[in-house]
Amino acid sequence: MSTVILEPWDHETFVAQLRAVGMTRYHHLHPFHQAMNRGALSPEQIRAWIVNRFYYQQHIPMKDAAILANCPLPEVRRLWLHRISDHDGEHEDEGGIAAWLKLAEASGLSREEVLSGRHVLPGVRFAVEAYVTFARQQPWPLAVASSLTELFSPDLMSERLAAFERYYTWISPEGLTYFRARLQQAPRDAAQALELTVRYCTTRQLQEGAVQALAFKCDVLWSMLDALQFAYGPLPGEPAQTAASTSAPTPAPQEGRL
Ligand SMILES: O=C(O)c1cc(C(=O)O)c2c(n1)C(=O)C(=O)c1cc(C(=O)O)[nH]c1-2
Repeated sequence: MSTVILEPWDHETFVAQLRAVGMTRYHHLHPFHQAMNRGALSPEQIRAWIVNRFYYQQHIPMKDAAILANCPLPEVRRLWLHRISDHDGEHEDEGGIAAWLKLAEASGLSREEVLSGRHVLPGVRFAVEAYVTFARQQPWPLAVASSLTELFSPDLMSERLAAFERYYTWISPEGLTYFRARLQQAPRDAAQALELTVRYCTTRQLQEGAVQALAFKCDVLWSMLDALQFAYGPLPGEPAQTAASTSAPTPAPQEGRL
């Protein structure tokens, strides 16, 4: 039996394959985000999203440190390194994680309850940890490719910013600093990650691996919203479950729920 070695895709085809994943699987298509952006979420649902997303934010620098740890190339590490201080800041109370905490406080959550992690849903915990594990265990160019969801985040982020300013005015504008900063950082990070993915995924196997890595990351983000929707739904416009539609008894509220 002979193994067929496929030719690598040319640059254009490879980038088109990556972009196609985002068009169909990125979390801007999730009903929870769509309800958020049309102003339909309650304060409780917004707070649940913020406190659960904080768990993701906390783990991003750990994911980036795993990429650095696995990468033997100083020129790549030099490019990637700033991602850690973007989130952790150079000093206390600076950087993305501190900004996300300010968003949480502006939404009425206490710093203590956010940092305690007690509202983090099991599905969110598993999804986020899967992302860190992926970066630890996969070849670093594939872990870099998995960050390419950020190619698609600026559009969602500007839509979200407009939605928060228009519909969720009970959150003070200073709370939105995180989103404004990401509008600058995400396009730069995505361009850098795309450049590295194209440069180092040179075989067809690595290219296909990069497309799968990006699909996996879309699943991470999607699963987080599934968990939120299940715990805090129904969303407006979604049929509420009635006693007649389910034979299961109403579950007791989960411990840690907001
Ligand atoms: O709010 C969002 O929709 C969103 C999405 C993503 C993303 O697409 O991965 C990131 C972020 N935000 C974000 O704030 C962030 O810092 C970030 C880092 C990464 C990454 O994979 O390295 N993605 C994202």
